Amino acid sequence: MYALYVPLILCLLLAYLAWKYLNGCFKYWQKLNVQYVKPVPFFGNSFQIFTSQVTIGELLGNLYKQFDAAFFGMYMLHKPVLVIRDPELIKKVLVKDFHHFHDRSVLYDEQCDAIASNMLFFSKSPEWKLIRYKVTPLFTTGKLKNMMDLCKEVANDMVSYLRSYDTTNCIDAKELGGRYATDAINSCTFGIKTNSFKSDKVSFYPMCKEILEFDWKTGFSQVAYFIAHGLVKTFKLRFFDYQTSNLLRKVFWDTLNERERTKIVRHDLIDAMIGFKNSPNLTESFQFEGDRILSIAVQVFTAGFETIGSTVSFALYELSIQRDIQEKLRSEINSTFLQYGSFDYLVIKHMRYLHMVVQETLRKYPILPFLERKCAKTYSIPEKNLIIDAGTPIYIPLLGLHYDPKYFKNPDNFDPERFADKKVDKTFYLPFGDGPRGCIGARFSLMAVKVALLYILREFEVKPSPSRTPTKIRFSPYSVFLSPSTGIYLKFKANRVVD
Ligand code: HEM
Repeated sequence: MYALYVPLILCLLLAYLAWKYLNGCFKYWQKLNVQYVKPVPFFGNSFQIFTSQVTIGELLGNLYKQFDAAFFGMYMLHKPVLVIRDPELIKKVLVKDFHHFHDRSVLYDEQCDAIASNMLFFSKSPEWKLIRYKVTPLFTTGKLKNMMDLCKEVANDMVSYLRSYDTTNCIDAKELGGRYATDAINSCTFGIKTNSFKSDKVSFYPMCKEILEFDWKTGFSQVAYFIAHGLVKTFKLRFFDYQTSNLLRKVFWDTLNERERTKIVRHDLIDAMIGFKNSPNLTESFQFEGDRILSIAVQVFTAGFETIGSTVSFALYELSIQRDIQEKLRSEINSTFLQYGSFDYLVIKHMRYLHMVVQETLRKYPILPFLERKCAKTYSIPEKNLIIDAGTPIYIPLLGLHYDPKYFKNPDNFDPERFADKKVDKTFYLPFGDGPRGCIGARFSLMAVKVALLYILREFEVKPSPSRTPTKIRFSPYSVFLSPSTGIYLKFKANRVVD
């Protein structure tokens, strides 16, 4: 009898201690007198994320609606996290008091994944500053003008592909956008033609799709890099799996070695990588070599693949449903073409309605739906009676802000007119983030998305299919990006082209 009771009592005691310990972890916000979301044992407020019910971005967006205060607390597992809602406070964190918030809280750990850790997005100061300084010149206005010609070539391939398609069938706009993004990013930044609209046998796209599509396993690891650092370190989780890392290594080193061998200079990302390779160390402790160089290329490639492709597909989806908006945009495209005879960089820049459509697409679908920073040194906000401890992760819920009726009336409606005459307030409209750590590819992405849309809409009318187009887009729970969970099937009917 005694032998039976002892293990039982020990188990109960352990469970009680674990419960006591975990509840103790959840006292942080209460002690600071900050409103917070009621946590559950072990998971804090991240149960829905770990059970793949919602993405981090959606969870933060839902919680945003439950509060009215400038900020609130929550727990990712047992880690206290501060979520900020107030536009003025957001401005302080991202821009004005950047020196307190220069790093993201996402994990940097070369032992677990050297490629991911050294990507600009993950990198920490002081290396971040040096890498950013070197990568920024790749996206100057002069370079963007040349890149636009390359995007136009890819858009031409895309339109030929659509022309050759049986228009009674539907096409997956997500797939179309993915192919366009693959070719545009590879051509503009690495100088390689990846022919995604030609036969899949000669194209790079199926490989990219396979390696960058998220399943529960990669999704779990990637989410853990944001909110469960302990799990990543304990189980040595990789952000990119071995197969992906090896493939990326092969493609980029082959391209770089070939460029060094031929001595061709294109002033693109590959040239910048060669520069890194041959330049002295960035800092005494940080040598730029091996995977650290590769990370720069991988960052640009992975950032561009998902974001540009999805934005094109979300825009086509909304335009297919809102036919009057599609017509208005087509009429701007046709009249601009009649006036200028072609679409060059400055012409596109002045296409007001096209810009409004893309802005509205990124409001409804901010591809990276949350921003995050880490408080580097204790930060005091006396007027809000708050002291943020060093090390606290700070989250900014873009889905909450972009769907707040206080800032955007009838937020579920797709309405480009809301961007008609006023300058956009960047304190609550933040699809590319803001401040020194804002998106480095913003201008390039806007240009690439616009080129794709205008080439498609000039030649094709885009319609939903009653049986195949989703009535509401759902997002993959395995991705930190807003990525459609199913295909977005649309019909592309040839138009009469104005010439
Ligand atoms: C529609 C397309 C895109 C969207 C919506 C987007 C959005 C974002 C957002 C929200 C951030 C975080 C900003 C912050 O924390 O303040 C970011 C960071 C970043 N993006 Fe993009 N992005 C897009 C395309 C691209 C492209 C094409 C590239 C590469 C050429 C790129 C490269 C980066 C990099 C390197 C960072 C990290 C910057 C740093 O930490 O210094 N993005 N992006």
